[in-house]
Amino acid sequence: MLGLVPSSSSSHLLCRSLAAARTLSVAAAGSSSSSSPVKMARSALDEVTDTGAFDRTPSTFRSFVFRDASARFPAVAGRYHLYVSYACPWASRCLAYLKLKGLDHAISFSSVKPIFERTRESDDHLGWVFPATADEVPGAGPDPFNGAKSVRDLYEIASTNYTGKPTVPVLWDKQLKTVVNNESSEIIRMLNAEFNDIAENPGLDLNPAHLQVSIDEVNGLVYDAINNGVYKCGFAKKQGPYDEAVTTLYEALDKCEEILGKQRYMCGNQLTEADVRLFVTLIRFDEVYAVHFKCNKKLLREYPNLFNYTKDIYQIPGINSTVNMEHIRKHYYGSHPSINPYGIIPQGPNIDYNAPHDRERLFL
Ligand SMILES: N[C@@H](CCC(=O)N[C@@H](CS)C(=O)NCC(=O)O)C(=O)O
Repeated sequence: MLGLVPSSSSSHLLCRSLAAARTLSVAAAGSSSSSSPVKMARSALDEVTDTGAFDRTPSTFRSFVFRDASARFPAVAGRYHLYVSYACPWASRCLAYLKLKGLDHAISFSSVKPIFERTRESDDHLGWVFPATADEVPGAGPDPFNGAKSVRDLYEIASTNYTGKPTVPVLWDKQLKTVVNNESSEIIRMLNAEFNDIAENPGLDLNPAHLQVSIDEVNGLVYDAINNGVYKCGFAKKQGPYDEAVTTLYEALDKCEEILGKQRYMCGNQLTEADVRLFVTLIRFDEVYAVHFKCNKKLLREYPNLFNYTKDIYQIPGINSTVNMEHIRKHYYGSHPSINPYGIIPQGPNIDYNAPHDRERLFL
């Protein structure tokens, strides 16, 4: 699951051939011949195995943007657009990178509407759609480049007969009119390393070589047990897989709580990729996952270190603009009718993440 993009320019050739090989293999897997009907995954809720456990499908478009001007996708200002949903933790980590690296002037972005809607009149697929006008839903904007009605339309522009799940984030190439990459763990590594010639904060390295092993180790724990773990709790259709996911989730949260009792961030006293990846799940935890995904064994605000850490990261300049709690709450409670049939949004707890935290006092 982890991206494998080394940040040094000497490894670009290796990276590029890996990326090309992956693009070819997934493009082949994603294209269907007209004689073989392919079932389209309608949403994450359809990705549940016969055992009742949630099993996330890997992302499809895996090309890379490189600093090198001769690359197929060169890191040029104004060429790319990031389609996100403010509700989505995977998209939000990309948005956090745009802000932290000072790339939001060079890479445009827009958010879809928070609640899934029908994407076609001809079938019953439910997914991300764009508002018709800029003032229909605060925070969401119409597709500025392709006139797409839905994210599904974008995937079909990029690849006719696309049969996978039309997910956000999407890193879109305006020039070639295609999806460069739809895997957030890879997009953030590109944003960290490849756009430094046009970034306002090129010196910020969230994936420094000396912390690489530690970052990958933390990501390994956090991705499976926490980021994806909350979905495994929420989408489980049987008690056994739910119980297993909850146990794994809380073991990992306890471990993070312990680590954060000794240091300010997950890999030491500097902010890294591992923190951004953990933060996007923590900020949604008490507002949504505790209720909607049944992660209520212990609340985030009952973990002193994790709770203060979440406030600490939220208060880093730029980060609060990536957290739209209105979209987050509307999306989850409103888009999964099999979990919340009436779409009722609970009123609480409305936590103030701007409240003071104790992280500076303890660790600087
Ligand atoms: N592996 C992808 C996962 C992206 C993903 O699953 N996004 C969700 C939103 S949080 C989505 O777009 N789901 C569409 C659906 O369920 O139909 C990444 O990290 O970029």
